[in-house]
Amino acid sequence: MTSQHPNTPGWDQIRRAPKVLLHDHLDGGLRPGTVVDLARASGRSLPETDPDKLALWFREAADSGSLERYLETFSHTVGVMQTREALVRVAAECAEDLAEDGVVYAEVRYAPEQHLEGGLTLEEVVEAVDEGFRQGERRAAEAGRRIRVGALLTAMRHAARALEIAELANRYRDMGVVGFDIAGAEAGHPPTRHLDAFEFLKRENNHFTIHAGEAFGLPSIWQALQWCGADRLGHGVRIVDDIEVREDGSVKLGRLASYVRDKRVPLELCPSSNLQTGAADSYAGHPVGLLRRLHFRVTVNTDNRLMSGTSMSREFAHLVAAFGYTLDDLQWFSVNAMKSAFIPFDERLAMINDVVKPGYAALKSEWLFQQTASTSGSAQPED
Ligand SMILES: O=c1[nH]cnc2c1ncn2[C@H]1C[C@H](O)[C@@H](CO)O1
Ligand SMILES: [Zn+2]
Repeated sequence: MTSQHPNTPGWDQIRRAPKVLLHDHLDGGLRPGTVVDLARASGRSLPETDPDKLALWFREAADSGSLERYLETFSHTVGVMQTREALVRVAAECAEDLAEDGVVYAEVRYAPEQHLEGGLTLEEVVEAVDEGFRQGERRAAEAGRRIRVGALLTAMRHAARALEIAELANRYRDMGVVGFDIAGAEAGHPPTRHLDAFEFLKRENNHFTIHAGEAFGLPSIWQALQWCGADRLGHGVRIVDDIEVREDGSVKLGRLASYVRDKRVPLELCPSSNLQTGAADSYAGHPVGLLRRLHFRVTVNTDNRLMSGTSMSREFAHLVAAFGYTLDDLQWFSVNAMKSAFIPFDERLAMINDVVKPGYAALKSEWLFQQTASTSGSAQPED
């Protein structure tokens, strides 16, 4: 812990704080025990069959320093998500796990084209995942936790199905799908390869984000924004390459970084994932600190909870430890994320005013009450 601020939230407060998640992969967030169960049922082999050992295997295998090697681990999760039952289960558990972690709104993405090996159609995949999310929301509500989960349909950037997936996202727009994305290895696969998909979505007044500025730098961000018209940047962390921090502490933004900040382009930052793929080398050195200080539209995300052994609370706890963030900072990230969500404006506003702000206000007044009731100060976050 580097923070000395008296209002540093503890682990329990971070867990209870209402959190908003815009960048989380369905096939990157399975429970290790579920991977084991589903692999057994479908006769697939895994590197480990004990759930704890498998969880560790994913974390270590994804810890390679290269996005390409990180992505290889997904063959084991995508491999067990090839039936309707498996997709419903994984999606339901995803919604439950996020709710249990205090996430109140999430946009969870997956690539329908990767779930056809068992004979499902693209539509059946989308409908199964949607049913799972709704089941998970209901089970969370029964346990007293409120969450809303929307889907983002991802097209794989090395493949050639982006237009088809964009059309699918548009067809299921009022049925649980809130937008579109492209993912996969970034170097050598520029987003402009999929211009037809983005142009289609723009003509339909639909929303999309693009994985850009993670393994590859400014040209990828520039293309995603200025050629493709992305509403948000998946990661976008390399925008710091266009920011000069001088020795006296003053800062100069290049044209692209200025554009991103001026236009309030949301950055879906994923600190732990960046450490694993080599896009950053420590939490304290992660560009989130600078970008938050410069008032970019920063959001904090998990990317792949299984591969990173993480959760929204854990990402927040790392940032609290590294930068001394307070509940006000965590509220700022959460409101930023809610503002940047792909659901309609009035629904975003209602979430901010009825759920996010009151949740933080309650935590802050609790903290004030504790300060007057005791002199012991606040707890430190776990991990
Ligand atoms: O961080 C990422 N960058 C690029 N692609 C990613 C990342 N995390 C997951 N993916 C890929 C692997 C998944 O199979 C796919 C759809 O969720 O998206
Ligand atoms: Zn991602």
